[in-house]
Amino acid sequence: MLNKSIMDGDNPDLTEERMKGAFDTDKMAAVIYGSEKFAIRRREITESISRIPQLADSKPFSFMTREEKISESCRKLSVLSEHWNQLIDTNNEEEALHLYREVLGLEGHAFSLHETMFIPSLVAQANDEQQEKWLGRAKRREIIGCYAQTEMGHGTNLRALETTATYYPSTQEFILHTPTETALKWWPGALGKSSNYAVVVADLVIRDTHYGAHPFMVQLRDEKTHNPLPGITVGDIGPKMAFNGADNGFLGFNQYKLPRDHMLMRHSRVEENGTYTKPPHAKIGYSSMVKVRSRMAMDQGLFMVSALVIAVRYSAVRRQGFLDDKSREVKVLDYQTQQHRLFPSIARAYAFIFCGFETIQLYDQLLIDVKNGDTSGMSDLHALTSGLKSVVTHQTGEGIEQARMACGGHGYSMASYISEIYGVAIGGCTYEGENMVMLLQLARYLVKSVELVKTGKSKELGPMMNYLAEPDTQIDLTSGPEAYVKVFQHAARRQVWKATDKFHQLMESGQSRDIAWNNSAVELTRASRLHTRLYIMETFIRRVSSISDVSIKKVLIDLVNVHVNYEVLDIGTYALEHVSSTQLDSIRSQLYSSLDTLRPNAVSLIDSFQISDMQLRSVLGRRDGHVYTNLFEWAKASPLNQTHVLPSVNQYLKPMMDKAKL
Ligand SMILES: CCCCC/C=C\C/C=C\C/C=C\C=C\C(=O)SCCNC(=O)CCNC(=O)[C@H](O)C(C)(C)COP(=O)(O)OP(=O)(O)OC[C@H]1O[C@@H](n2cnc3c(N)ncnc32)[C@H](O)[C@@H]1OP(=O)(O)O
Ligand SMILES: Cc1cc2nc3c(=O)[nH]c(=O)nc-3n(C[C@H](O)[C@H](O)[C@H](O)COP(=O)(O)OP(=O)(O)OC[C@H]3O[C@@H](n4cnc5c(N)ncnc54)[C@H](O)[C@@H]3O)c2cc1C
Repeated sequence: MLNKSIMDGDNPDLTEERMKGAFDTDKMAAVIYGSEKFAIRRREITESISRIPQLADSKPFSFMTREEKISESCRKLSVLSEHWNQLIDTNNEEEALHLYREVLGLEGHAFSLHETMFIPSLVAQANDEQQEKWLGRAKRREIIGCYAQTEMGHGTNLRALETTATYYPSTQEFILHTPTETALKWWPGALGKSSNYAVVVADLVIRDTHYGAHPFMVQLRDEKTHNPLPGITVGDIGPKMAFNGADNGFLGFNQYKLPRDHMLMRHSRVEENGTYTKPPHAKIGYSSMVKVRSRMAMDQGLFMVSALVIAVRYSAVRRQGFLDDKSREVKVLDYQTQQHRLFPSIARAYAFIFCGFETIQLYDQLLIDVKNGDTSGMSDLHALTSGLKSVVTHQTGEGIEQARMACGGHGYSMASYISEIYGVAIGGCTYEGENMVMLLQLARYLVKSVELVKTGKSKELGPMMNYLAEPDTQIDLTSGPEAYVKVFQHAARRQVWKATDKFHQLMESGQSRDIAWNNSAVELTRASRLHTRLYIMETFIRRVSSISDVSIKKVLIDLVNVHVNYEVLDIGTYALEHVSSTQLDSIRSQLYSSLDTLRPNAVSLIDSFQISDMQLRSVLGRRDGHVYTNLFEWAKASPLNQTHVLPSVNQYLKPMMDKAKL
């Protein structure tokens, strides 16, 4: 059986799709998840979870209040604590993240930031003695931590953080203090009610000198009572657009004392007498953010996939309207418009995940290099992940919203669960650096690269930048996906140079560097987007070329074809400098035929991600395709339907109608 999802009793329309798939979905899962070993582990973990009934949702998540969601995830975490070691290798981050996704879904929970930022901050920023003291406790979950950096008044501009950590050599203590209301920490995930520790980022002050943002390990709550410690004000910031299973919080300090060795001192140090040693790279303290950004292509790809699993499966069971055969309505997946809505996003999701694997590995390597004293790769990875997080979050938001619309009316119902996926995923445009700001960080790097070329120092260009020094060449669009890479290179190169020239000209005309930068900013962000999309396309093609299995490679080449045609058309205004409108017409025709080619494999392509029904929480996206019966069952479970007459009817509507009758 090529598609392993086929089961007796499934909706025959979905079974028919799965029979059509031309490749083995387990083999594809191994490609998606980087190795056969991990793909198998994922399935084993999912299978083991399904044998623990207490890990199932106690009622549909969409009907829970915020308090119920938080309580439900804490209940499950306590069940999990009895099973950690038998379910996963606790040292394997990917296994842990898979377990969290399966059991807890995406709405957040008490450990939301513990694995993703708290532990990574200790790994990257704490010295050996500090790791000895806290890392084991954190990994054993004796303590729960979060990452408290953003303040009510400042998230982007870290240099303006107001929370101070002032060192006093006389007591060998720091005093943490929140001088104003805007200095309250605001937003950190799991801070409000769950965490009893936090890595707090504060402005280090020694003898009236401000050394800027540094990380500190801070105990917030008593380990026995969980009450906030004296000098600490902490709480929940209230409901959000989504992600309401998480208690994003606020935090204030009133002259809170902290021992000297609670500053994380792997890279910068404060001696007992107050002597400060600066880090080997000024931005090394920002590494926890780079760590998360390096994961975001993968995580956002998986958010988009969840929405696509729902939309593609539903589109294969939803029948509406007619094509040739007037005796039976067609699956809406057969409409070209539906395919055009969904398939380019499937391609992007695959591309994002392949990029994600690459950037996660780059971060892991950088961590080793930095530990060995080599910080030279930091700028490259910062630039790459800044652009990537911005592009993937934006395109993921677009893809999920299209998936919702592709489900028609039922997509708007929480039964589809797509609005929740959208709400969580779209947060990625903001967290870990607001997208425009991060595009401008990449733009700094691009401008510097052009300056290298202009001054004859092309040999010093960083990875992926050589194309900026190359001349435009004739493009033969019949020569395969590489020709489309060339189109992107031309368009990105032109835009990067154009934006840089504008910036330079404005400075030459007398504008200050900052004003000239601001007046070039829109062009600069465009340059960053094109450069990043080029990287995504190249990575996708490179990964697919490396695959040896013939049937897997064939369908992935079909997917690459959808991707390159769609992407070039999507940047048509930039591409027009290098591609004629007649050529664009021919790309359009190729896109339509590549949608057609992909159609029989659509369901298998999304099944290959092997996302369980438990994780998906979607009536429309059920693996068995039995949508309608379950939609009715789901609606019947609504709290409003637990009584025939609501109290509000008796209290307001009935008296109003009765009065009107008089
Ligand atoms: C975790 C996800 C898993 C699943 C997801 C599920 C649900 C998600 C739910 C919740 C989200 C979870 C967590 C969220 C956490 C957070 O949001 S934590 C807070 C994040 N905050 C930010 O990202 C702040 C953004 N701001 C900054 O990073 C900096 O302020 C900024 C880089 C914008 C500017 O810094 P500044 O110190 O002012 O530097 P300059 O602009 O002057 O630049 C000076 C040079 O330094 C280079 N540089 C900057 N950063 C770095 C770096 N990290 N590494 C290397 N180099 C860096 C910069 O490029 C400049 O170089 P040049 O001078 O041009 O050479
Ligand atoms: C779901 C979620 C979870 C979060 N989790 C955490 C967490 O765990 N820990 C934590 O510390 N923080 C967390 N945050 C906070 C988050 O990191 C910040 O909100 C984010 O970095 C953006 O900063 P800001 O809110 O100050 O936006 P602002 O900077 O105020 O952005 C407002 C507007 O100003 C623009 N802007 C700002 N500066 C510039 C500039 N220099 N150039 C051009 N335009 C600019 C932006 O582009 C944007 O359009 C979380 C946020 C969310 C939404």
